Amino acid sequence: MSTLVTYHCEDKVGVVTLRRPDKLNAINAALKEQLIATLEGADADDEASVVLLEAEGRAFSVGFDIVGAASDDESAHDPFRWESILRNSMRMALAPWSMNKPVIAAVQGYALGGGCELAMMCDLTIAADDAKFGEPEVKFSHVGPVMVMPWMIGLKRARELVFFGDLIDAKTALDYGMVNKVVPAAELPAKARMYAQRLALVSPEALRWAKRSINRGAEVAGIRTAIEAGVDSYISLYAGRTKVNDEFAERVQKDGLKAALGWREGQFKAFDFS
Ligand SMILES: C/C=C/C(=O)SCCNC(=O)CCNC(=O)[C@H](O)C(C)(C)COP(=O)(O)OP(=O)(O)OC[C@H]1O[C@@H](n2cnc3c(N)ncnc32)[C@H](O)[C@@H]1OP(=O)(O)O
Repeated sequence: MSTLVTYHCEDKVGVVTLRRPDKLNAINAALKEQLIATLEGADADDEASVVLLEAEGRAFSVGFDIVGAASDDESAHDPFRWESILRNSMRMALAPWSMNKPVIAAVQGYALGGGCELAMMCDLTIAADDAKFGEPEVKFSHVGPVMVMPWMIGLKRARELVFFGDLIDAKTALDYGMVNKVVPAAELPAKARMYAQRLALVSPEALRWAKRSINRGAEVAGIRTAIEAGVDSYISLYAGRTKVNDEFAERVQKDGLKAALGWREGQFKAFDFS
Protein backbone atom coordinates (compact mmCIF):
# COMPACT_ATOMS: atom_id res chain seq x y z
CA MET A 1 0.00 0.00 0.00
CA SER A 2 1.43 3.40 -0.89
CA THR A 3 2.15 5.95 1.80
CA LEU A 4 -0.50 8.65 1.63
CA VAL A 5 0.02 10.16 5.08
CA THR A 6 3.36 10.76 6.80
CA TYR A 7 4.40 11.80 10.30
CA HIS A 8 7.43 13.37 11.94
CA CYS A 9 7.99 15.49 15.03
CA GLU A 10 9.85 18.83 15.02
CA ASP A 11 10.27 21.09 18.08
CA LYS A 12 7.35 19.54 20.00
CA VAL A 13 5.11 19.80 16.93
CA GLY A 14 3.91 16.51 15.45
CA VAL A 15 3.55 17.12 11.72
CA VAL A 16 1.00 14.97 9.88
CA THR A 17 1.12 15.43 6.10
CA LEU A 18 -1.41 14.33 3.49
CA ARG A 19 0.58 13.08 0.50
CA ARG A 20 -1.62 12.52 -2.49
CA PRO A 21 -0.82 15.75 -4.33
CA ASP A 22 -1.51 14.46 -7.86
CA LYS A 23 -5.17 13.95 -6.84
CA LEU A 24 -5.28 17.16 -4.76
CA ASN A 25 -5.34 14.93 -1.65
CA ALA A 26 -8.73 13.41 -2.48
CA ILE A 27 -9.72 11.13 0.37
CA ASN A 28 -9.95 7.47 -0.63
CA ALA A 29 -10.32 4.53 1.78
CA ALA A 30 -6.56 4.06 2.14
CA LEU A 31 -5.88 7.73 2.90
CA LYS A 32 -8.72 7.74 5.42
CA GLU A 33 -7.36 4.67 7.26
CA GLN A 34 -3.81 6.03 7.23
CA LEU A 35 -4.93 9.44 8.45
CA ILE A 36 -6.89 8.02 11.39
CA ALA A 37 -3.97 5.77 12.40
CA THR A 38 -1.41 8.58 11.99
CA LEU A 39 -3.44 11.05 14.06
CA GLU A 40 -3.83 8.44 16.80
CA GLY A 41 -0.07 7.83 16.66
CA ALA A 42 0.64 11.57 16.89
CA ASP A 43 -1.64 11.82 19.93
CA ALA A 44 0.37 9.05 21.61
CA ASP A 45 3.77 10.60 20.75
CA ASP A 46 5.27 11.98 24.00
CA GLU A 47 7.61 14.24 22.02
CA ALA A 48 4.72 16.20 20.49
CA SER A 49 2.58 18.73 22.41
CA VAL A 50 0.67 20.00 19.39
CA VAL A 51 -0.24 18.40 16.06
CA LEU A 52 -0.05 20.21 12.73
CA LEU A 53 -2.07 18.73 9.87
CA GLU A 54 -0.80 19.93 6.51
CA ALA A 55 -0.96 18.76 2.93
CA GLU A 56 1.50 18.43 0.07
CA GLY A 57 0.84 20.18 -3.23
CA ARG A 58 -1.52 22.90 -4.33
CA ALA A 59 -4.58 21.82 -2.29
CA PHE A 60 -5.30 20.83 1.29
CA SER A 61 -7.92 18.30 0.17
CA VAL A 62 -10.70 18.20 -2.43
CA GLY A 63 -12.70 15.83 -0.24
CA PHE A 64 -14.10 12.39 -0.87
CA ASP A 65 -12.55 10.54 -3.82
CA ILE A 66 -15.47 10.84 -6.19
CA VAL A 67 -13.40 9.54 -9.11
CA GLY A 68 -12.38 6.32 -7.32
CA ALA A 69 -15.93 5.80 -6.02
CA ALA A 70 -17.42 6.32 -9.47
CA SER A 71 -15.17 3.67 -11.03
CA ASP A 72 -15.87 1.18 -8.26
CA ASP A 73 -18.84 -0.35 -10.15
CA GLU A 74 -18.92 -3.70 -8.43
CA SER A 75 -19.92 -2.49 -5.01
CA ALA A 76 -21.44 0.91 -5.83
CA HIS A 77 -24.90 -0.29 -4.85
CA ASP A 78 -23.93 -2.42 -1.89
CA PRO A 79 -25.49 -0.71 1.18
CA PHE A 80 -23.12 -2.49 3.61
CA ARG A 81 -20.13 -1.09 1.77
CA TRP A 82 -21.61 2.41 1.93
CA GLU A 83 -22.24 2.00 5.62
CA SER A 84 -18.60 1.08 6.17
CA ILE A 85 -17.41 4.05 4.02
CA LEU A 86 -19.61 6.48 5.95
CA ARG A 87 -18.70 5.07 9.34
CA ASN A 88 -15.02 5.43 8.46
CA SER A 89 -15.67 8.99 7.28
CA MET A 90 -17.25 9.76 10.66
CA ARG A 91 -14.25 8.17 12.41
CA MET A 92 -11.95 10.39 10.39
CA ALA A 93 -14.00 13.53 11.08
CA LEU A 94 -14.01 12.76 14.80
CA ALA A 95 -10.31 11.84 14.98
CA PRO A 96 -8.91 15.37 15.50
CA TRP A 97 -11.84 16.24 17.77
CA SER A 98 -11.24 13.21 20.00
CA MET A 99 -7.50 13.67 20.39
CA ASN A 100 -5.99 14.98 23.61
CA LYS A 101 -3.66 17.36 21.83
CA PRO A 102 -4.75 20.42 19.86
CA VAL A 103 -4.67 19.90 16.11
CA ILE A 104 -3.97 22.81 13.77
CA ALA A 105 -4.93 22.51 10.10
CA ALA A 106 -2.80 24.43 7.59
CA VAL A 107 -4.88 24.95 4.45
CA GLN A 108 -3.68 26.01 1.02
CA GLY A 109 -5.71 25.87 -2.18
CA TYR A 110 -8.89 23.84 -2.02
CA ALA A 111 -10.54 22.52 1.15
CA LEU A 112 -13.72 21.04 -0.24
CA GLY A 113 -16.37 18.63 1.02
CA GLY A 114 -14.72 16.11 3.34
CA GLY A 115 -11.53 18.22 3.11
CA CYS A 116 -13.38 21.29 4.38
CA GLU A 117 -14.99 19.29 7.21
CA LEU A 118 -11.60 17.82 8.13
CA ALA A 119 -10.14 21.33 8.45
CA MET A 120 -13.20 22.42 10.48
CA MET A 121 -12.88 19.50 12.91
CA CYS A 122 -9.33 20.54 13.76
CA ASP A 123 -9.03 22.81 16.80
CA LEU A 124 -7.52 25.71 14.88
CA THR A 125 -7.16 26.50 11.20
CA ILE A 126 -4.58 28.68 9.51
CA ALA A 127 -5.20 29.37 5.83
CA ALA A 128 -3.14 30.63 2.92
CA ASP A 129 -4.61 33.63 1.13
CA ASP A 130 -5.22 31.40 -1.90
CA ALA A 131 -7.41 28.97 0.09
CA LYS A 132 -10.92 28.18 -1.07
CA PHE A 133 -13.47 26.47 1.13
CA GLY A 134 -16.74 24.86 0.15
CA GLU A 135 -19.26 22.09 0.49
CA PRO A 136 -19.97 21.28 -3.17
CA GLU A 137 -21.45 17.82 -2.40
CA VAL A 138 -25.02 18.85 -3.21
CA LYS A 139 -23.82 19.32 -6.74
CA PHE A 140 -23.32 15.52 -6.83
CA SER A 141 -26.42 14.77 -4.74
CA HIS A 142 -24.25 14.00 -1.75
CA VAL A 143 -24.25 15.48 1.71
CA GLY A 144 -21.14 15.41 3.84
CA PRO A 145 -20.98 15.41 7.64
CA VAL A 146 -22.11 19.04 7.65
CA MET A 147 -23.64 18.81 11.13
CA VAL A 148 -20.63 20.71 12.39
CA MET A 149 -21.26 23.73 10.18
CA PRO A 150 -24.03 25.46 12.22
CA TRP A 151 -21.66 25.39 15.20
CA MET A 152 -18.87 26.85 13.13
CA ILE A 153 -20.58 29.57 11.14
CA GLY A 154 -24.23 29.77 12.25
CA LEU A 155 -27.37 28.39 10.66
CA LYS A 156 -27.94 30.87 7.84
CA ARG A 157 -24.39 30.80 6.55
CA ALA A 158 -24.22 27.00 6.92
CA ARG A 159 -27.39 26.60 4.86
CA GLU A 160 -26.12 28.94 2.17
CA LEU A 161 -22.76 27.19 1.94
CA VAL A 162 -24.27 23.68 1.90
CA PHE A 163 -27.43 24.38 -0.17
CA PHE A 164 -25.65 26.34 -2.90
CA GLY A 165 -22.34 24.49 -2.89
CA ASP A 166 -20.45 27.67 -3.86
CA LEU A 167 -16.85 28.18 -2.76
CA ILE A 168 -15.72 30.99 -0.51
CA ASP A 169 -12.28 32.56 -0.35
CA ALA A 170 -9.95 32.70 2.66
CA LYS A 171 -10.98 36.24 3.60
CA THR A 172 -14.67 35.25 3.72
CA ALA A 173 -13.80 32.09 5.67
CA LEU A 174 -12.00 34.30 8.20
CA ASP A 175 -15.03 36.57 8.39
CA TYR A 176 -17.28 33.49 8.93
CA GLY A 177 -15.03 32.23 11.76
CA MET A 178 -14.04 29.10 9.82
CA VAL A 179 -10.36 29.96 10.06
CA ASN A 180 -8.26 31.70 12.69
CA LYS A 181 -5.60 33.30 10.52
CA VAL A 182 -4.93 34.06 6.87
CA VAL A 183 -1.31 34.36 5.72
CA PRO A 184 0.44 34.80 2.36
CA ALA A 185 0.48 31.45 0.56
CA ALA A 186 4.28 31.27 0.27
CA GLU A 187 4.59 31.71 4.04
CA LEU A 188 2.01 29.11 5.12
CA PRO A 189 4.40 26.30 6.20
CA ALA A 190 6.60 28.65 8.26
CA LYS A 191 3.69 30.57 9.80
CA ALA A 192 1.82 27.36 10.63
CA ARG A 193 4.90 26.08 12.47
CA MET A 194 5.23 29.36 14.39
CA TYR A 195 1.57 29.16 15.36
CA ALA A 196 2.00 25.56 16.52
CA GLN A 197 5.26 26.26 18.36
CA ARG A 198 3.68 29.12 20.25
CA LEU A 199 0.94 26.74 21.38
CA ALA A 200 3.59 24.19 22.36
CA LEU A 201 4.87 26.67 24.96
CA VAL A 202 1.68 26.15 26.97
CA SER A 203 1.38 23.30 29.44
CA PRO A 204 0.22 20.20 27.50
CA GLU A 205 -1.91 19.19 30.46
CA ALA A 206 -3.72 22.55 30.56
CA LEU A 207 -4.22 22.41 26.78
CA ARG A 208 -5.65 18.93 27.02
CA TRP A 209 -8.27 20.00 29.55
CA ALA A 210 -8.95 23.27 27.77
CA LYS A 211 -9.65 21.30 24.60
CA ARG A 212 -11.83 18.83 26.45
CA SER A 213 -13.81 21.61 28.14
CA ILE A 214 -14.41 23.50 24.90
CA ASN A 215 -15.40 20.37 22.99
CA ARG A 216 -17.70 19.19 25.74
CA GLY A 217 -19.22 22.65 25.79
CA ALA A 218 -19.89 22.35 22.07
CA GLU A 219 -21.32 18.85 22.45
CA VAL A 220 -23.96 19.51 25.09
CA ALA A 221 -27.30 21.13 24.41
CA GLY A 222 -27.45 24.33 26.42
CA ILE A 223 -25.28 26.80 28.26
CA ARG A 224 -26.23 25.45 31.70
CA THR A 225 -25.29 21.88 30.84
CA ALA A 226 -22.24 23.18 28.99
CA ILE A 227 -21.03 24.96 32.07
CA GLU A 228 -21.82 22.03 34.36
CA ALA A 229 -19.94 19.68 32.04
CA GLY A 230 -17.04 22.13 31.99
CA VAL A 231 -16.88 21.99 35.77
CA ASP A 232 -16.08 18.27 35.59
CA SER A 233 -13.16 19.08 33.34
CA TYR A 234 -11.86 21.72 35.69
CA ILE A 235 -12.16 19.35 38.64
CA SER A 236 -10.22 16.72 36.69
CA LEU A 237 -7.60 19.27 35.67
CA TYR A 238 -7.01 20.76 39.07
CA ALA A 239 -7.55 17.69 41.25
CA GLY A 240 -5.24 15.54 39.16
CA ARG A 241 -2.43 17.96 38.50
CA THR A 242 0.86 18.05 40.25
CA LYS A 243 3.12 20.13 38.04
CA VAL A 244 1.75 22.63 35.54
CA ASN A 245 3.74 25.42 34.01
CA ASP A 246 6.37 25.21 36.72
CA GLU A 247 8.66 27.84 35.30
CA PHE A 248 5.82 30.36 35.20
CA ALA A 249 4.77 29.50 38.76
CA GLU A 250 8.36 29.81 39.96
CA ARG A 251 8.71 33.22 38.33
CA VAL A 252 5.45 34.37 39.95
CA GLN A 253 6.86 33.31 43.31
CA LYS A 254 10.27 34.86 42.73
CA ASP A 255 9.57 38.02 40.67
CA GLY A 256 5.81 38.58 41.02
CA LEU A 257 2.94 38.14 38.57
CA LYS A 258 3.64 41.20 36.43
CA ALA A 259 7.21 40.13 35.76
CA ALA A 260 6.11 36.53 35.07
CA LEU A 261 3.47 37.74 32.61
CA GLY A 262 6.07 39.97 30.94
CA TRP A 263 8.36 36.96 30.57
CA ARG A 264 5.55 34.93 28.97
CA GLU A 265 4.62 37.82 26.62
CA GLY A 266 8.28 38.01 25.60
CA GLN A 267 8.19 34.31 24.72
CA PHE A 268 5.05 34.76 22.63
CA LYS A 269 6.47 37.83 20.87
CA ALA A 270 9.14 35.70 19.27
CA PHE A 271 6.33 33.90 17.42
CA ASP A 272 4.34 36.98 16.45
CA PHE A 273 3.65 37.10 12.73
CA SER A 274 1.05 39.83 12.46
C1 LIG B 1 -20.01 12.67 1.15
C2 LIG B 1 -19.13 13.33 0.13
C3 LIG B 1 -18.19 14.22 0.46
C4 LIG B 1 -17.27 14.86 -0.55
O1 LIG B 1 -16.23 15.28 -0.16
S1 LIG B 1 -17.71 14.94 -2.21
C5 LIG B 1 -16.30 15.71 -3.05
C6 LIG B 1 -16.29 17.19 -2.94
N1 LIG B 1 -15.22 17.72 -3.77
C7 LIG B 1 -15.40 18.18 -5.01
O2 LIG B 1 -16.50 18.24 -5.49
C8 LIG B 1 -14.20 18.64 -5.80
C9 LIG B 1 -14.19 18.10 -7.21
N2 LIG B 1 -13.04 18.62 -7.94
C10 LIG B 1 -13.09 19.79 -8.63
O3 LIG B 1 -14.12 20.45 -8.70
C11 LIG B 1 -11.85 20.24 -9.33
O4 LIG B 1 -10.96 19.17 -9.40
C12 LIG B 1 -11.16 21.40 -8.62
C13 LIG B 1 -11.99 22.69 -8.85
C14 LIG B 1 -11.02 21.13 -7.12
C15 LIG B 1 -9.72 21.62 -9.21
O5 LIG B 1 -9.78 21.79 -10.58
P1 LIG B 1 -8.39 21.82 -11.39
O6 LIG B 1 -7.48 22.81 -10.78
O7 LIG B 1 -8.74 22.04 -12.83
O8 LIG B 1 -7.71 20.39 -11.19
P2 LIG B 1 -8.21 18.99 -11.76
O9 LIG B 1 -7.45 18.68 -13.01
O10 LIG B 1 -9.70 18.97 -11.84
O11 LIG B 1 -7.77 17.97 -10.58
C16 LIG B 1 -6.44 17.48 -10.46
C17 LIG B 1 -6.53 15.98 -10.22
O12 LIG B 1 -7.25 15.76 -9.00
C18 LIG B 1 -8.36 14.89 -9.25
N3 LIG B 1 -9.48 15.24 -8.35
C19 LIG B 1 -9.96 16.47 -8.05
N4 LIG B 1 -10.98 16.38 -7.18
C20 LIG B 1 -11.14 15.05 -6.92
C21 LIG B 1 -12.02 14.32 -6.09
N5 LIG B 1 -12.92 14.92 -5.27
N6 LIG B 1 -11.93 12.97 -6.08
C22 LIG B 1 -10.99 12.34 -6.83
N7 LIG B 1 -10.11 12.99 -7.62
C23 LIG B 1 -10.18 14.32 -7.67
C24 LIG B 1 -8.70 15.14 -10.70
O13 LIG B 1 -9.43 14.05 -11.23
C25 LIG B 1 -7.33 15.28 -11.33
O14 LIG B 1 -6.76 14.00 -11.48
P3 LIG B 1 -6.15 13.53 -12.89
O15 LIG B 1 -5.02 14.49 -13.15
O16 LIG B 1 -5.70 12.13 -12.73
O17 LIG B 1 -7.22 13.71 -13.89
